[in-house]
Amino acid sequence: MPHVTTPAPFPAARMRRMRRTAALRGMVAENRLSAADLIWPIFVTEVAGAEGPIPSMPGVSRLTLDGARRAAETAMELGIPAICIFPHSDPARKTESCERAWDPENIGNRAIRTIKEVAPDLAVMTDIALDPYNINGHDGFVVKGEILNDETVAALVRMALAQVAAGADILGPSDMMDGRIGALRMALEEAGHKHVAILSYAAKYASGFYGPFRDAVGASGRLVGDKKTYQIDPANRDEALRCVARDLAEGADMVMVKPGMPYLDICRDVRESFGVPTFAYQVSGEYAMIAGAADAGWLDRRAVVLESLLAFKRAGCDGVLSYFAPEAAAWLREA
Ligand SMILES: NCC(=O)CCC(=O)O
Repeated sequence: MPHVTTPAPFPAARMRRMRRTAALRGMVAENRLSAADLIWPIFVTEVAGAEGPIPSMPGVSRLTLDGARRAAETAMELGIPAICIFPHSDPARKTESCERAWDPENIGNRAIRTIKEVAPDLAVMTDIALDPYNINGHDGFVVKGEILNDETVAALVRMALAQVAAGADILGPSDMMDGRIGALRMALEEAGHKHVAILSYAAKYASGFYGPFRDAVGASGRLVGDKKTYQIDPANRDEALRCVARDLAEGADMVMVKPGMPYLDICRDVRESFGVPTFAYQVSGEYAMIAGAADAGWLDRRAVVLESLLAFKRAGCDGVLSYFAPEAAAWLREA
């Protein structure tokens, strides 16, 4: 609980005194947002002609490798410390056995190498889940309608080692299989990759807010069923904290709450229960709500974007993955 002192009675206390000017407000601001708080998720495609705007995420585009290179340069210029790569892979090459997930030449791994060439100091984060390469759109192997846990974990380890070989700094397991953090950590140690960080998608909910992301990576029409057998039920709070505790015990360096805005209570809980580096993911549906309302003239884009990102800091997060990252960083530089 924050320490709150009871104010003196009126008129000794007038809360408005310290709100009177920008200078006074700045002096008592409890939280600040900076470019250093942001992680920028980007979509990189290997499909000729698939680059360009994503209709359900107005303002966000799928990038070619060249576009990824330019994004890395932009991130460096703006002081954004990390980029997170999401692959849009060739639909004709998706399979049940997902073997492209650990192919050193898959589009995700090529993007890591491309970014590291131009921006070696930029932290590159990856996504670990089979969905970009899985014909049925699931994060794990599907056999007779069931998502296999342990077999998937073994495949995720192979996927991760290929990402590390390509130059990844931070691994982002988003798959929600049980036991994956421990398996990844052991495999990294055994392979001599002692310094690779894991930012676990520990509290990842089965959310409707991921819709536009699935359009962006070309998974919308493919997903058979839903992800409720492995992602957390939005009704649950204690379960999310158990997942965070478990992932930390297995070797995660940082943890994530996802989605972000509807789950700020969980961000606060994680911060207060564990005091570890805590991130939130302001997901595609959150982006779409704000961008769509701003495009319609119903919200002031700049005000609402910056307010929404600051709210994550107030909730206790160390940082935020947000598609608004470059735009917000540019505004913060002007401010
Ligand atoms: N594993 C990555 C996601 O599921 C992203 C969700 C989103 O932005 O909607």
